Amino acid sequence: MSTTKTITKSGAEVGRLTLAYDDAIHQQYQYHQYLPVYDEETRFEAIQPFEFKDRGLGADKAKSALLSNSNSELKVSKLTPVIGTEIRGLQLSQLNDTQKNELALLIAERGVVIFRDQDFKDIGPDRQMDFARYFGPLHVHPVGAHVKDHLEFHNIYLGPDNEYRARQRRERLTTTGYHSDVSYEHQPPGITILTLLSVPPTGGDTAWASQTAAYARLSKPIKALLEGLRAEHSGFNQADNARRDGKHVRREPVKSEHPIVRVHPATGEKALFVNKGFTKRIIGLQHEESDALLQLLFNHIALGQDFQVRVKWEEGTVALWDNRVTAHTAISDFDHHNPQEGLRHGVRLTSQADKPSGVNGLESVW
Ligand SMILES: O=C(O)CCC(=O)C(=O)O
Ligand SMILES: [Fe+2]
Repeated sequence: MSTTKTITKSGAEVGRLTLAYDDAIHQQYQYHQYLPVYDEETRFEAIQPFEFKDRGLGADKAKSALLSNSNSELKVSKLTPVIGTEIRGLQLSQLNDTQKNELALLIAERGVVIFRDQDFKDIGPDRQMDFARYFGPLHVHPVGAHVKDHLEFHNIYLGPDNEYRARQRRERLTTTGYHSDVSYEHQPPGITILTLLSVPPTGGDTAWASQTAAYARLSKPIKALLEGLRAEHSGFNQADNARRDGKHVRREPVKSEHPIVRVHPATGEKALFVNKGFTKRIIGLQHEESDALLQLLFNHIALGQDFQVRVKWEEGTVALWDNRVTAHTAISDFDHHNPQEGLRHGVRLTSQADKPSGVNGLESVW
């Protein structure tokens, strides 16, 4: 059973979306206040430049406030040597500013930090937004579904209404698609916070790759070449695809040319800043050179299981990652058209960060 929703713009029908479950089931769903809403009219102007100071800058490297010895409940484990830390026994909702600063540094160092058994979803949208806004101005997704009255929540809803997933499954060999969130923005995101409210019994994991490790593995001559180059990241395809699916595009799409090797403002570490989702070409190279080099890097990122982590969601899991040093992919391995396989639903808050800086003063341009 499903509900078809008509998308209208200025009174005219511009598309239709089929929701995964009918209204009766929506009403019964525990988190129905977070279900996806597609605004039909809201228009946003271009994002203006803003000052950004990374919260991890100058934070205690030992994380003595966040990972305090006096918390007997605390369990911290590295999920792999290279990327990913899991924390139990600590509520994000209770952190003070010193702890949040240390958390920002920990996320930058470990790429992704997984908090288990959180009450985050229960503190309500406004307090979640206050928490996320501490790390940087909140991003409003140009095309995604959101939470009613809260455009800053990007809705993750792998149901039949999410047409692009269905298309991927029909038209591609795999749904794996490593990306860094909206990297086309002039000041792309730092920390993303993803909370899954409903998790299928099996499947629907998420994987992250360390772009810091991916960079470090390259040979010296390739590193030297890449450090002098910028690549174009574009939001145009995403906007075109959304229009094709009858979704509303809230803001004119943008492009940016970002350094391929990005230096993290808090750790000083270098990371590859290209991703298959949004990076289109390397500036200054011939087409074939750019295509070959990008393909090499995309394959490198996707194939490096020894610098990736795959995380299984549990009820109450919240993942926080730094888009400047990682790429990630949803793993859409369950049949989201089939309600028997479960509902996967979550909400994402995304904080914007610095204008990317490269090596030897190379900066982003647009
Ligand atoms: O659904 C997921 O596992 C990840 C989706 C995603 O790419 C995101 O939230 O940024
Ligand atoms: Fe993402």
